[in-house]
Amino acid sequence: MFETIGIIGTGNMGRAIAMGLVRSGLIEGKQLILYNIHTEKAQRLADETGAAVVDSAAGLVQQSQAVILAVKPFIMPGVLKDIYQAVTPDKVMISIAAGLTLQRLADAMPAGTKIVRVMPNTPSMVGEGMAALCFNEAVTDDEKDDSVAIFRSFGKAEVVEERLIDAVCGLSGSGPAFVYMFIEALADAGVREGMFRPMAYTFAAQTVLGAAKMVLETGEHPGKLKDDVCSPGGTTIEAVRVLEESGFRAAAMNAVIASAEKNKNL
Ligand SMILES: NC(=O)C1=CN([C@@H]2O[C@H](COP(=O)(O)OP(=O)(O)OC[C@H]3O[C@@H](n4cnc5c(N)ncnc54)[C@H](O)[C@@H]3O)[C@@H](O)[C@H]2O)C=CC1
Ligand SMILES: O=C(O)[C@@H]1CCC=N1
Repeated sequence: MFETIGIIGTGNMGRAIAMGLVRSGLIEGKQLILYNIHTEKAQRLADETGAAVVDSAAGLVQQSQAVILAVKPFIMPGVLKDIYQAVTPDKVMISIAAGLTLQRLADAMPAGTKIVRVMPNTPSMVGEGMAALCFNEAVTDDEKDDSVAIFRSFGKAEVVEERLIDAVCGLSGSGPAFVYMFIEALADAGVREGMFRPMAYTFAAQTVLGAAKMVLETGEHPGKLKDDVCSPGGTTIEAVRVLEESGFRAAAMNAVIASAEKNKNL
């Protein structure tokens, strides 16, 4: 495993990765280095993880074997400019920015830089992330394994062809937001039917968790699992009719496609 991992940008995703990495035990807090333009944000995360904080992005790169670039896509050009001199051929540069292709990243870094492009998601924070990775030609097999291991330490991670990163962005990158909306809507209905809020969120979230586990652990087709819930002439099939009439499946598909399309054109 990389001996030192630096994270530039400690917002939602940088934080999720730092917490996930240290909680999993893959690396110790002292192997982690953080930089944020707002030092107090990095410091708060360092207090939680045992990481070190540095006061410049270039300084972070100098001290790190692998660097996770976790700033917003529009901030990335400025950061890449600041760290250009510090990026040497031995470092592995891991970008999680939406929309930034391996080619665009390579154009902003010295020739021959090892680059990894990843699309992770925020449930990494609780050890249930889903990430996809792709690499440029400079990354060695060992470095690929270490990069995958980072993202597997707090969830599932797969190596994909770069062309699939847009689909991954739509499905698992943005997907948690759709699922939270679904949970909120389920809970609102529970409240409408008389439940108290905390109870409604627990019932909604545990239902989503349980259904997801059924898909992953039984290996059954989701349609078969849905059929198993629908008793003939029963309550669920009545509700399924309502969802179909409301265009539920098309709405879910269109949401994933809209995010994927945006990722192609960021
Ligand atoms: N939020 C999500 O669910 C996902 C985000 N991503 C990608 O992760 C990246 C980060 O997204 P978020 O964590 O959501 O954003 P965020 O805004 O929560 O975090 C970015 C952090 O970078 C800091 N920052 C701003 N300028 C900086 C600079 N020049 N140097 C160092 N730090 C700086 C900000 O203070 C902030 O704490 C983006 O490129 C996004 O496309 C990828 C997958 C999922
Ligand atoms: O909304 C975004 O642009 C980022 C990428 C995937 C999830 N959040």
